[in-house]
Amino acid sequence: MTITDAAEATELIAGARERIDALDDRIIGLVQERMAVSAVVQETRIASGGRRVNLSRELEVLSHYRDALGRPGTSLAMTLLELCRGRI
Ligand SMILES: C=C(O[C@@H]1C=C(C(=O)O)C=C[C@H]1O)C(=O)O
Repeated sequence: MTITDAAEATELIAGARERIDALDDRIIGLVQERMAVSAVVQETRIASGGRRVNLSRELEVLSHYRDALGRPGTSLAMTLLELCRGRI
C-alpha cells in the first residue's frame, strides 16, 4: 500500500464509520419506537385481565429474526424482547 492508498483508506474508513454511526442512531430510534409500541400492547392486555408476556407470539418474533438473520438473529430478537418487556 502506497502513502496515497493509505490516505485514501483512512478517508474511506472515516466516511463509512460516519454512515455506520448514522445507521446506529436510526436503529436505536427504531428500537425505542418498538419498545413504545410493545408497551401499548402489554398495558392493554394487562388492563383487560391478561398477562404481560405472550410466549406463542414471542416464538413468532424469534422465528422472524432467525429466518432473516440466522442463529444470531435469535439472540438479537431475545435482546429486543428483553428491552421491550423486561426479564422473565
Ligand atoms: C407486544 C406484545 O407483548 C409482549 C411483547 C412482545 C414483543 O415486544 O414483541 C411479544 C410478546 C409479548 O410477550 C405482544 O403480545 O404482541
